[in-house]
Amino acid sequence: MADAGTPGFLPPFKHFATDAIHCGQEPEQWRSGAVVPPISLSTTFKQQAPGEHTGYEYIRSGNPTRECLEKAMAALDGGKYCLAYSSGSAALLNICHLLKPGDTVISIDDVYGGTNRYFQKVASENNLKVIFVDCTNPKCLEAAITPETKLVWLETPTNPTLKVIDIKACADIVRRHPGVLLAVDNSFMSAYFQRPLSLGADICMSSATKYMNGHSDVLIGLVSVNRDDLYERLKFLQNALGAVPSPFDCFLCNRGLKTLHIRMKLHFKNGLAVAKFLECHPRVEKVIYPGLPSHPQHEVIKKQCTGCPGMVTFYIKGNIKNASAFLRKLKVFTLAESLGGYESLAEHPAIMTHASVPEKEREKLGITDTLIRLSVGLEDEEDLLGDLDQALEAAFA
Ligand SMILES: Cc1ncc(COP(=O)(O)O)c(C=O)c1O
Ligand SMILES: N[C@@H](CCSC[C@H](N)C(=O)O)C(=O)O
Repeated sequence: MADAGTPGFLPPFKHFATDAIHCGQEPEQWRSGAVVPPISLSTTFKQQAPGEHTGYEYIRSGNPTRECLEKAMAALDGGKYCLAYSSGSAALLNICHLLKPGDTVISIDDVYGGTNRYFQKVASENNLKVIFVDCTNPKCLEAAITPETKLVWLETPTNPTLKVIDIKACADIVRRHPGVLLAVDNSFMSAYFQRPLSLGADICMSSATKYMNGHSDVLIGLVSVNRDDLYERLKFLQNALGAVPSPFDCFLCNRGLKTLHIRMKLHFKNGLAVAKFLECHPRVEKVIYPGLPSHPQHEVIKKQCTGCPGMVTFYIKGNIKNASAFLRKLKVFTLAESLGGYESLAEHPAIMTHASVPEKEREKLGITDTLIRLSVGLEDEEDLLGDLDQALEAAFA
């Protein structure tokens, strides 16, 4: 029977699990018939005559294990092509190399701290102009586009304040400006919950370090596209810039994809339970979770996503001391950066993941001393709620 999905949300993408398990993994491609794609470590490949080879020549240019991952991920993103990179940040770098000096990037204002750092401290110093816009109102995006704009960079939901952007509404605006690319960072959603390419994006980027791999043991980035010209240029850049993942990391990430659909359902269930619990807790000021009706863009997320991940952000009552005490008292949640793994993590964005965002901008975005971000994992719900409850009480003792 087909997966019924979550009432009110977009229905699940058809054949998702089958594609995750089989696309690009055909045993017939290996002489041995291996069901699990082998890890191909060879850095070089024998040629029959100079320039005459099997399609593989050198590990950076192409690698069989990497290709298995890229094919599976292209299918999951609903794309024609996927390219893998040594990190999500390397994927961003490659995408920005599609641009030329003098071009302008419009980025969503609340963007991952490392992306913000790259835009403000690296790209801007290398002749790209980057402006930050709150795209929750697509009209603000429309007003910001100029003839110099060549890339619109969205993240939805945003890291860490979980603003949700209407991808299709933004894509409709971008389409009216030929030559402008729309890229969406899909790291928080994963391909199981959101397919930016089908909503009109040109580029879907994931820090697969997060949900796509899902086991907090691989640093890797993935970029999916449909356009042949974009793929050709990105493929060239992938080789020329050289920030490719190791075959072992590709193997692990490819393995992680096989259980993505199961993991995401449980992340959603546990995330929602945590959000509802915190929303009623007397020590909590405010909860931000796009899966809750109280979220300002709840209708957008239901319209464009098949579910909601385990990312929950909240403001604790009190001050930095209470926030810090809460984080120190947690036992099931681990105080650590990153997200999307099977284990629950908690962190303080202002001090940790978003320390690279200038203080004034952090304040404007609501990344304050009392903001806490949770990545709700796959542990038992009662243990997660119990842990949050005891730490919230202890934070005020
Ligand atoms: C939303 C988002 N995009 C991109 C990145 C960068 O990915 P990576 O750590 O794989 O370089 C991160 C975190 O690091 C992130 O949270
Ligand atoms: N200290 C790191 C920050 C890593 S943040 C990892 C992840 N994107 C998250 O949001 O948790 C740095 O300065 O790059």
